[in-house]
Amino acid sequence: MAEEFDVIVIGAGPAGENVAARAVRGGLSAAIVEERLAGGECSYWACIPSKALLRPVDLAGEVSRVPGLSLGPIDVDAVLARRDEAVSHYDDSGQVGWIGSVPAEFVRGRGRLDGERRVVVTTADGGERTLTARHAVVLATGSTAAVPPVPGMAEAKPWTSHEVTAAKKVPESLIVIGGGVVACEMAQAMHGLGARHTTVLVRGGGLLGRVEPFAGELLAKSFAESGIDVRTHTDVVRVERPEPGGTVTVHLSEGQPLEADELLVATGRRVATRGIGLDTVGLPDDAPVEVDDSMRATGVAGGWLYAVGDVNGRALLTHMGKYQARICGDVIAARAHGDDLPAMRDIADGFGAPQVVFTDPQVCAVGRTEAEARKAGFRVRAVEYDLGSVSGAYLLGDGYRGRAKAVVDEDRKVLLGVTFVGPGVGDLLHAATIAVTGEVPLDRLWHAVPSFPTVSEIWLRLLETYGL
Ligand SMILES: Cc1cc2nc3c(=O)[nH]c(=O)nc-3n(C[C@H](O)[C@H](O)[C@H](O)COP(=O)(O)OP(=O)(O)OC[C@H]3O[C@@H](n4cnc5c(N)ncnc54)[C@H](O)[C@@H]3O)c2cc1C
Ligand SMILES: NC(=O)c1ccc[n+]([C@@H]2O[C@H](COP(=O)([O-])OP(=O)(O)OC[C@H]3O[C@@H](n4cnc5c(N)ncnc54)[C@H](O)[C@@H]3O)[C@@H](O)[C@H]2O)c1
Repeated sequence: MAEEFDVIVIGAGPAGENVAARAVRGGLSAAIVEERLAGGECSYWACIPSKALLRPVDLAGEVSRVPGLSLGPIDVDAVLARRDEAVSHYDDSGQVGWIGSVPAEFVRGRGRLDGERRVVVTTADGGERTLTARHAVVLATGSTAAVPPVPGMAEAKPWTSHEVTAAKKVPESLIVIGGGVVACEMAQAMHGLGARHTTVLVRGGGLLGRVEPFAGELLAKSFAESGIDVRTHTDVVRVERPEPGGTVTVHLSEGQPLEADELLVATGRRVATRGIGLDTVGLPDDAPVEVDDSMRATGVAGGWLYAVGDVNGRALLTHMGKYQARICGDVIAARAHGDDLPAMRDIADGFGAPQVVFTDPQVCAVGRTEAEARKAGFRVRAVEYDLGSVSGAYLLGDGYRGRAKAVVDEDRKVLLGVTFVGPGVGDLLHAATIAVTGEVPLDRLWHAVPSFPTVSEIWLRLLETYGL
């Protein structure tokens, strides 16, 4: 017999958990279906372990810039042990307990849609449970690493984000394919923890292709100085690994093949929608679920299906998935009570999601790049400033290197985008997010006085450079 809930969520990552919590807060009952660990990719194989691995490397960089301090070798076993603590030793009982306290029903198993408002869950013992939703089903199944169809690649069983974040030991030599966020963060983490020969193979012209070009350039400079070999305009044509777990050989379109102990593929994500029954409700299988700004799936009649987080392809970031989830849960609850809550819609994704890349230097940005703003038709003026010459940054360490850029809408005199690159700049970003999302006029922003001597004086310098 079918079990009935107001809302059924498939996927207990950060997005799914937050939808359920908000829907319950709005007076509804909810069930969350999860096939692996409650907490999702983010908690066990993405954000949390990657940042735990990066922290000592980051700190070592900080220490190296302050005369009078010195650091001995990093105790890698202790770092890996702390990472294991951070991921709760891959035990989700804490998260399951939290779900129970919401209160929501936790259902362990693989969920799939089975027509309108029906979810069939296959449990570990091969049994099935059928759940029906009075109001809504929410897809929050996230994404998985995409591995390109290069000959020999799949057979070589390379690391993806899953394996590198869960690494039990650091390889002596590592080849990384990709120049995006995962590639940069994990190349630096592994190199800093002992992968002496780390090579990053980038198909395009530089690192971090989606942000202002100077960000990738500064990061590449830092990589080069620390001994990470970045090769741009490099295509991988074939991979060989005759012995499972043995030396891997990567053949390139030009030049000599490369060998390493391990290969990390970090070439983007694919949404996790294959086989989750989208075809039973008239949607294409294995594709992002398109949604409107209330997170309701646009291609399904009756308005009962929603999708939040990576699975809708809007912004593959935990904080954006959680934001979408808060909107979604609140709107579902409101609609169940006959309201539409028009003020509760996703506007943040439209401005350009904030993101911090936790490398050394950190790269963080919100809103549009100058190129994106021009392409969108804004009348733009951009200003840049050398972060290293701000007193607060200079005091943080010798040779502090960084740069900031603000993109201004000349018609409305508001910020369209802000980028900071430099050690420890991640915490500057939220001020920029407020300025961009709040569309704070520059002549008002001028009165937001940054404290001396903090790195946030960069705001004053940018505004002065603009002409205020
Ligand atoms: C290495 C790495 C580092 C990252 N670092 C950051 C960071 O620092 N900051 C940041 O904001 N973002 C980061 N991200 C991105 C972030 O991890 C994702 O945006 C986030 O996890 C998306 O959350 P989600 O809830 O949509 O999906 P997920 O976290 O992927 O969770 C989806 C859940 O659904 C479950 N599921 C899937 N299909 C089914 C099914 N059919 N039935 C039942 N359950 C199912 C999965 O098992 C999983 O638990 C990182 C990503 C990677 C790969
Ligand atoms: N700190 C953070 O916020 C953080 C950290 C890690 C990941 N993430 C998120 O997770 C998502 C996935 O990250 P990612 O780095 O895997 O993806 P990405 O899209 O950021 O980068 C993918 C990279 O792989 C390259 N690429 C794609 N196909 C290729 C191919 N066939 N051969 C060679 N290169 C190829 C791309 O040119 C790009 O450089 C991102 O959207 C990111 O925002 C966020």
